[in-house]
Amino acid sequence: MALAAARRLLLHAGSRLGRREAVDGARRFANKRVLVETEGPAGVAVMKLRNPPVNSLSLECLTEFTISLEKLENDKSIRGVILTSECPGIFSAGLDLLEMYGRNPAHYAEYWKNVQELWLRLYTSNMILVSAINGASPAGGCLLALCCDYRVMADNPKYTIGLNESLLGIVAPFWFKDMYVNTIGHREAERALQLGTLFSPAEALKVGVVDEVVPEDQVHSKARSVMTKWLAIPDHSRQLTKNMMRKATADSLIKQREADIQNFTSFISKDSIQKSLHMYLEKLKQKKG
Ligand SMILES: CCCCC/C=C/C(=O)SCCNC(=O)CCNC(=O)[C@H](O)C(C)(C)COP(=O)(O)OP(=O)(O)OC[C@H]1O[C@@H](n2cnc3c(N)ncnc32)[C@H](O)[C@@H]1OP(=O)(O)O
Repeated sequence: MALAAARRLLLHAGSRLGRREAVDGARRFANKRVLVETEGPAGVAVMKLRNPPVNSLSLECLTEFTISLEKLENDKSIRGVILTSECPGIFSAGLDLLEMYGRNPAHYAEYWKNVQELWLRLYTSNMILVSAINGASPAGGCLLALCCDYRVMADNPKYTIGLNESLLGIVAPFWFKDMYVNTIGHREAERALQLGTLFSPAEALKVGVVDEVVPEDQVHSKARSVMTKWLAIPDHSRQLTKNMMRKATADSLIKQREADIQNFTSFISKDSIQKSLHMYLEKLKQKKG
């Protein structure tokens, strides 16, 4: 209920959290955790995640992200979105572990519903989505990138990308897996999912997790030039083709959303899984020294 109210509030431009401004002819609207600017090639918005320190996809961040996408989808002048991050060195650390640890089943269900919602909206978007991956992109971060039509990654060996869930003692759900298989093929996905592989940019390019690796200072210009190329294709034929390629994967979740929420909730509530997450969070803390 509270989230629905927040959603209504945010959808109104000019509300306390969602504001629309005119800056040097470019339009922008900003929530606390997502900034959207329409600059560069006509009809293109740049969406920047800004949920420091690591752009984890908290419930609030997911909600703001979904609402921002919804706004762009409803704006007929927008044909493409470049998805990137404002947090230095991090594209997104993925789902917020603190939303999946030490909470109650109702919270897990609410959280998962919002993860599904964002994924469905991103994956089935009619807009051209290009990700400018300017930092680490594990698990849910990789998921965001995989939803895009084209992925450009910064050539920095410190940045890694992949579905690493198994390293955390958790299991990527079937729709994460399906999208991985669609992108890199069954054999590579099977290996990478079991091992929880986090690929360097060069490895990610080789296996097909990303489409292009460029020097870090060229990620945004490359994403823009890719977008220009995609914008040259008539929208109707590109959209119908995208729908044809992605519909079966999206439908398999749509058909069983409730069951998927139940699965997630009972899985994540298990003592053994909570223990694994606890250990992983401790490891992250210890890493800091
Ligand atoms: C059925 C279940 C299916 C569920 C599917 C799950 C999908 C997911 O996305 S699970 C999340 C997987 N994510 C990760 O494994 C990433 C973990 N994080 C990292 O590896 C690193 O933090 C980093 C590479 C993203 C960034 O490293 P660095 O710049 O060195 O920053 P720190 O590690 O010091 O982190 C700062 C701060 O942020 C906290 N944090 C990191 N990741 C997350 C996260 N995903 N959720 C929540 N919080 C996270 C980290 O613990 C630090 O917190 P403090 O110690 O309180 O400062």
